[in-house]
Amino acid sequence: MRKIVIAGNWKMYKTQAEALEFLQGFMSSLEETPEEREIVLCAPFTDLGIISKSLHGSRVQLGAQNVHWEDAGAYTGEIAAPMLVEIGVRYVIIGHSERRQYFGETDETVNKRLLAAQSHGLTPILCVGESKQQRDAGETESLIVGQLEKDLIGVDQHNLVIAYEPIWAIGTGDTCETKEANRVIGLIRSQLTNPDVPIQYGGSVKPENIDEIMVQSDIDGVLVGGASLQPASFARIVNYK
Ligand SMILES: O=C(CO)COP(=O)(O)O
Repeated sequence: MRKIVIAGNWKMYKTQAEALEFLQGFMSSLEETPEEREIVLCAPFTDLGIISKSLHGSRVQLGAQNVHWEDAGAYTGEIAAPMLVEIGVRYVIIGHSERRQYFGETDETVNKRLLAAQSHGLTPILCVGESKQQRDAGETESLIVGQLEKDLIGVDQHNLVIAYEPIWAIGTGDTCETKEANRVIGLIRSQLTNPDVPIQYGGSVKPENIDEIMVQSDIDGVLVGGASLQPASFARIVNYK
């Protein structure tokens, strides 16, 4: 049985006060959530300490949104894996398309971050996915196979989550058709040496489409942006039917 992982990616939203307010509204909604679903909140770095204290002893896992590949050093503005581990972080998003598009992330740096995260016991959530242009040019498959090939060099597939996030579906309300998402995720699985790696779908996941997404045979969870910011909508998503 593959693990189900439902993760919220808060991106650059929520001060500490807003994060605590979210938790107040969200935690009670988990009473109904089946135990086998792993719930992860990937918060901005500045929120992680306070959320970690607040989540202590709860079933919700804490995630970060990036990590540097060195354990320490002269890298102004970066955060190292031991710093995350110390405050109770368990997951880390790596290679999100927003990092690749706006911050010069490459497959080579993604690979270095994956290896560093794993060497400290963090579980990476590796994001892959094509742009609208690449999809229209029929390059979806080759792009994704290429990303996986380069990103996963030397990576332990027994401590890994992958998220398929088509860039054109992120924050646009334009969800990838669920059967198509399932097809691409099947393709991703066919490239792996461990078929049990949980593979999520991400891109305009909402309370309105979560049930339809989660019935797909190859989709093992979701990575949720906008709809993870409100307790009620994220609660509906983690409690999908
Ligand atoms: O980028 C995403 C999650 O990492 C998806 O964002 P949205 O759910 O806002 O489309």
